[in-house]
Amino acid sequence: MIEVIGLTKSYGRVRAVDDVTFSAVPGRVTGFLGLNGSGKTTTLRMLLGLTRPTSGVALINKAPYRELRHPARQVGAVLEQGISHPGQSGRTHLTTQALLTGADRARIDPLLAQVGLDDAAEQRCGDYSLGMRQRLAVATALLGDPSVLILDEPANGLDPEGIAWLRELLREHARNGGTVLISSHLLAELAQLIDDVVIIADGTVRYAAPLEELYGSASSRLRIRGRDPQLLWRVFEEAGAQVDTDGHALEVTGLTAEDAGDIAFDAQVPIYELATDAPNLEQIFLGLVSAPAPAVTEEPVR
Ligand SMILES: Nc1ncnc2c1ncn2[C@@H]1O[C@H](COP(=O)(O)OP(=O)(O)OP(=O)(O)O)[C@@H](O)[C@H]1O
Repeated sequence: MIEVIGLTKSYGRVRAVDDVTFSAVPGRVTGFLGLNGSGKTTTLRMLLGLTRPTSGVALINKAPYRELRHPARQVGAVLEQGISHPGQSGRTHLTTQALLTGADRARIDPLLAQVGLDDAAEQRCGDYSLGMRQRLAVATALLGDPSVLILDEPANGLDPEGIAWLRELLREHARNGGTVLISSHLLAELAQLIDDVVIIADGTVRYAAPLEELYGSASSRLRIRGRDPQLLWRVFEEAGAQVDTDGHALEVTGLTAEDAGDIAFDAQVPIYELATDAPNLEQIFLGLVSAPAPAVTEEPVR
């Protein structure tokens, strides 16, 4: 279980994270979405005790990271690449980490197989591809068999096969009752993977809910072709819709398909095509992060 409550971090006049509150619960994969510089890494670093909050609390299994008795057994993290020494083999890296964190060394071989590095276990990490380094980082995070997994942009550097593998691994972790928090700057990249979504922009949370509610919240767009496009454009606008065109068809938002059909019928314009576009995830995401923050903080930045 991850709980972030009123978490704030200021760097001089920059409020990197501003009163952020959300939770990630066991049995579900939570996506932490935001554009570059929105405050994701700073939030995750505060969760992991690497950055001290200006105010607020970040709890893992009900305690701040620094108060966890066996941190590696409670939380595993993939924060950045290059954590391994380039001259070490993958196996040596995991052995060193097991010694440092008190993890069971018997887990190393099964873990190497689980992340698909068994054949590369004796290779120098310096010769690993970006995707292989990500796999080693995931294995390192899993060493202590933690219930909570925190991954900062783990899909970077993974090819489609690697992303499918990561999806299955994280879903399995959640199915077994684990908590997963995974960050990305691409919603589409996480769409097949996450149950809940937290969207952050300029350091503040803009949206936190199950992913399916995000789909439901998007007003879908209609694509309409009819005999008299100019007249249709006018009657749709008069009904309060926003109308645009791609050169072939009208693109109408703010009306249901039923309303649009009725309006065209009343205007006596035959319709040749009426289709509902599925909401585009990336458009929904960009719409949310580019909207102004819901509440403006007037107090001076400390
Ligand atoms: N140590 C620091 N000193 C000063 N400013 C910082 C520091 N760390 C982060 N920031 C600023 O805080 C803001 C949030 O940065 P952060 O790295 O948390 O964003 P992010 O969402 O993880 O972005 P990215 O996807 O690019 O990693 C940015 O404006 C960044 O410049």
